[in-house]
Amino acid sequence: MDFELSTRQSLLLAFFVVLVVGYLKNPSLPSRNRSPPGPKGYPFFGHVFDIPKNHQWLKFWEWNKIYGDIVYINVLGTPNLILGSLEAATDLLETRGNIYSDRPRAVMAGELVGWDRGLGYSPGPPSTRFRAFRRLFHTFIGPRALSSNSVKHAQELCRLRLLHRISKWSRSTDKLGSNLANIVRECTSSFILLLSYGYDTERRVEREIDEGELGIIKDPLDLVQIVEDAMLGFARASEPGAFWADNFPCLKYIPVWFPGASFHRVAAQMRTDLERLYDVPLNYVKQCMANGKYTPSFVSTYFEDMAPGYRGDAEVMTEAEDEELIKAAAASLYSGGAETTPSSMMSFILAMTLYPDVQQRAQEELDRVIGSSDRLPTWDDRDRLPYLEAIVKEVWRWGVSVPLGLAHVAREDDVYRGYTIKKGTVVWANIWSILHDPIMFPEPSTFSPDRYLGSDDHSKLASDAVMVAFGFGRRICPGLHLAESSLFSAIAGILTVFRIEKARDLHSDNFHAKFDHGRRSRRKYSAS
Ligand code: HEM
Repeated sequence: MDFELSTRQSLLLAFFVVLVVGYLKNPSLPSRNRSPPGPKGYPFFGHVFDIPKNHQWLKFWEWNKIYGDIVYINVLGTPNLILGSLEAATDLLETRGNIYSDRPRAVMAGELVGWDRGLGYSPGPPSTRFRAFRRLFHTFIGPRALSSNSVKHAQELCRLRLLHRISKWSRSTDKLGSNLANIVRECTSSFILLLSYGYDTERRVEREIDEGELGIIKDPLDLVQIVEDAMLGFARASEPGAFWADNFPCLKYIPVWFPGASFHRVAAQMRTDLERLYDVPLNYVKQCMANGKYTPSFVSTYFEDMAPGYRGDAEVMTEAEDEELIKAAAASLYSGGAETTPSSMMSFILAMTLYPDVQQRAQEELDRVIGSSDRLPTWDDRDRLPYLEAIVKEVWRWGVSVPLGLAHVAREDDVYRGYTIKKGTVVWANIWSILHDPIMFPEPSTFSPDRYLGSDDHSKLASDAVMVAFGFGRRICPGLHLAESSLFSAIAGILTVFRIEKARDLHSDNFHAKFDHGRRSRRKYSAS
């Protein structure tokens, strides 16, 4: 037999060998342009009509169950990935954090309203501004800062006011749940205002008219309202799909008089609200500092110790840049904390009405630790309150307050599990579905703090996994420690003073939470 090959045959064989060797070295090669699986979409519009207006994470979860833990969808031509497992989210957003640490373009909330001046919409590292923001957050609300007396004092004051207002609410006849939610929101705003600017929304003064009598000046600058207005704009402008300009950025350039350009007027009003949030409290601190009478806060500390010339890196900043940075950092505290912490508090209250046995165990633990003393337990007691700490974890999981996190975006092309992820792909971690994974969290819809308390490996894994509630990698929530200590101390205070029960509303068939003062009723906890 003659085995001699022609030149053409030899070339073909060589090409085939190169392909096989190449594949063995890098199995993703032949699938270079293969996208992850996903539902079939419409031409041009993609899946835009399949995404519901509310509870998008439930639809994404359904897709994850059908197509796997990485699902590809297309929203008006922009590729989107939905990550439905801890493994996929960690691999992409943490391990490959250098590729996935930017945010997608946000035309309405970011560019037209101006929230891109803050941290949430800023590009990720190596941006100097991003690093300066993260460093500021670490300095002011990192784990060390939280043990400072000024933060502890602000937290304690706001907790006592919260307890006082809940107590008043529970004695009133109008017990609408929405009013309770408002109380919780206002107390959170007041706390952030006190920390950021040293501005007390309920300042005690000697009233001039009634000599010597103690009076309270309530929010003279109307800052709570200023925060509320700006945050309303933030929530509306960042709602996915609410404004076409987000999907078609060129719309940003059409003039305001053009038919259909009313979003420009909406954006202008939101921008005015945002500027008031930036300027009014900052001017207040500057004026108080000039008079030499002020409560130490992030802004005053920044001006005293760090500005002028706070260095993001080696770069010296001008006075105007300094001011802009601290204004934007303080405003980012609201955009991050104003909705999330109250939502966790409300989830906790709901859980206590539904799971009285959990509440009773927590109260027994609290009674053992504080005994007959009049003090309220604090964050410093947490080592002796493991059940309470487990309740906090379970609140993060059961009542997920940011179910889809904040979107990340791919800065460059990437290949993962043989799939191509194109530069510009928007990546969503479905935090809700990760925290409802029945293998990691058996019976996921049950509120069960016990799942973290075993001495086995699984309980430890569950304890770690729950922290995905705060996001991933270099964009992980910088308010995590503040949120943890605030929720812990609020829960400890509420459970020390009240018993929460389910009660039927007098005027409807609805249920509401009832706060019973029976516990420790003879004790007095006062705010000063
Ligand atoms: C229940 C409490 C909270 C939860 C569950 C929560 C959750 C999150 C999540 C999921 C992200 C997105 C992370 C990512 O992109 O991967 C985030 C970002 C952020 N959070 Fe929180 N957060 C909470 C409280 C707070 C508080 C109290 C503050 C500030 C006072 C805060 C400030 C921020 C900021 C500024 C960002 C943007 C970070 C960046 O883009 O680099 N958060 N948070």
